[in-house]
Amino acid sequence: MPTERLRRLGRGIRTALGSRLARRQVRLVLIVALGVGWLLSALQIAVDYRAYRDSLTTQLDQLVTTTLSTAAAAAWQLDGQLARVVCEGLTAHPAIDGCVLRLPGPLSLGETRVEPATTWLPLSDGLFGGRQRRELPLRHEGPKAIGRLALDLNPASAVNDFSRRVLTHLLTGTLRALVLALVLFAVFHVLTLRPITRLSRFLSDADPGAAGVELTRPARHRHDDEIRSLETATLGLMQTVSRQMADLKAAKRDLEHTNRHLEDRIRARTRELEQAMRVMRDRAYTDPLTGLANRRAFFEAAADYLARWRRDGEAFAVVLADLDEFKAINDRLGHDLGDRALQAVADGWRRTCRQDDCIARFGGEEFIGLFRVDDRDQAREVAERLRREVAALRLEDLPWSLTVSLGVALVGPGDEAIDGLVTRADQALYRAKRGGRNRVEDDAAG
Ligand SMILES: Nc1nc2c(ncn2[C@@H]2O[C@H](COP(=O)(O)OP(=O)(O)OP(=O)(O)O)[C@@H](O)[C@H]2O)c(=O)[nH]1
Repeated sequence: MPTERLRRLGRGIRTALGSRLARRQVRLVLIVALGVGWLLSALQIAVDYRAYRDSLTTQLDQLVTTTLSTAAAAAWQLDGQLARVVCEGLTAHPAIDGCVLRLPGPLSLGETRVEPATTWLPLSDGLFGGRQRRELPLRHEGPKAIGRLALDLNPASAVNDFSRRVLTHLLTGTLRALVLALVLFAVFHVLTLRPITRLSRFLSDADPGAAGVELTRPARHRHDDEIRSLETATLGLMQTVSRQMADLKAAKRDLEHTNRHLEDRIRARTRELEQAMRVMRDRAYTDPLTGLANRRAFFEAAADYLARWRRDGEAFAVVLADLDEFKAINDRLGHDLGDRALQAVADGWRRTCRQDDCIARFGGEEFIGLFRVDDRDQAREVAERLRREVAALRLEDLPWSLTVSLGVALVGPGDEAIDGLVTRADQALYRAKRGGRNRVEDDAAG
C-alpha cells in the first residue's frame, strides 16, 4: 500500500512539474521565499551584530577593570612575576594578543605576546574597529600614574566567530525559505494547479462528438470560485457543442437519405428516358403500318453494306419490289384491305428473311431489300423467293391472288453510292412491270 501511495505521489509530482504553469509558480515562489528568507536573515544578522559587538566590549571592559587594580599593585611593588601573571591572564582573552605593563620611562615590568589571530574575511576591520592599542594609566592611592598597561586588541577571532554566526543565519534563512517555498507551492498546487490540470485533461479527453456519451462535471473541485465557474461554463459549452453535433449528424443522415432517394429517382427517371428514347428511335426508323424498317433505316443500313463491300468485298444486292395492281385493291375492296395486304406481305417477308438481311418499306406499296449474296444468280433467287412468298399469300376478303414485281441490282466495282444501285433496281423493276408483272428482272439486261 505505501509503495502504491509513493508511486501515486511520484506521478503527481511529475505531472505537477511537467506543467509549464507549475514551473513558473516554482520559480516565482522560490524567488519570493528566498527574498523574504534572506531579508529576515539580514535583519537577524544586523541585530546579532549589535548584540555581539556590545557583549564583546562589555566583556573586555569588565576584564580590564577587574585586572587593573592587580596590575597597579604589581607596578607599585615592582613585582615582575605578578605583572607577567596579569599579562598572561589578559592575553588569554581571544581579542587581546599583546600586553605590556610599563613603568614610567622606557622600563617594562612584564610583557606577554601571543600568536596574533587572523581572519579570512576581507574588509573585516570595519566590523569591530580593526587592530587597536589601548593604554590605561595605573594609579596607587593618588591621582598620579605609577605606570601604564598597554593592551594590543585584535578583533580577528571575534570576526571569525561572528562570520560563523552569519553563515548559520544565512543557512537557516535559506532553509526556512525553501520550506516556505514548498508550502506555498503545495498550496498553489492544491488550490489552482491541480483543478486546472484536471480540467484541461478532461477537455483533451472529452469527445463531444461521440454518440451516447454523457458529459459530466470533470473534477472534484470543492471550492465555489472562478475555477468552479470555469468548469461549469466549459461543461455547458461542451454540452451545447455535443447537442449541435448530434443535430448536425441527424441532419447529415437525413440529407444522405434524401440524396439516396433522389439518386433512386434520378436512376428511375434515366431508365424511363432511355426507354422513351429507344421507343422514339424505333419510331424514327420504323414504318408504323408494317413494323418494317423505313426509308431512313434503309439508307443507313445501305451505307454499312456499301462500306463492308469496299472494305471486305462482301457483295450484296438491292431488291426493289412493287405490288402489282395495288390500286385496284384500294379502289374496289377498300383502303383497309389494302393496308392489311401490305401488313401481310411485310409479315411474310419478315419471317422468311435472314437476320442480316434488311427489308424496308420504301413508300406506298413499294418495298426495298438489302441481301448479302455471292452473285447475280443468287440475288435473283432471293427475289424469286420473295415473289413466290407473295404469290402464295391468301388474304381473307381478297378474291384474287396478290402478286409483286421485283427489280434486282447487284453491287459492282463502280458503285460509290447507294443511289446508283437503287436507280438500277428501279429500272429493272420498271422492266418487270413492262414485261407483264409478277416477275423478277435484274440490272444485267439494263
Ligand atoms: N391501302 C393503302 N394503299 C396505299 C398505301 N400507299 C399507297 N397506296 C396505294 O397504292 C396504289 C398504288 O397504285 P399505282 O401506283 O397506280 O400502282 P398499281 O396500281 O400497283 O399498279 P402497278 O404498280 O403498275 O402494278 C395507290 O392507289 C395508292 O393509294 C397504303 O399505305 N395503304
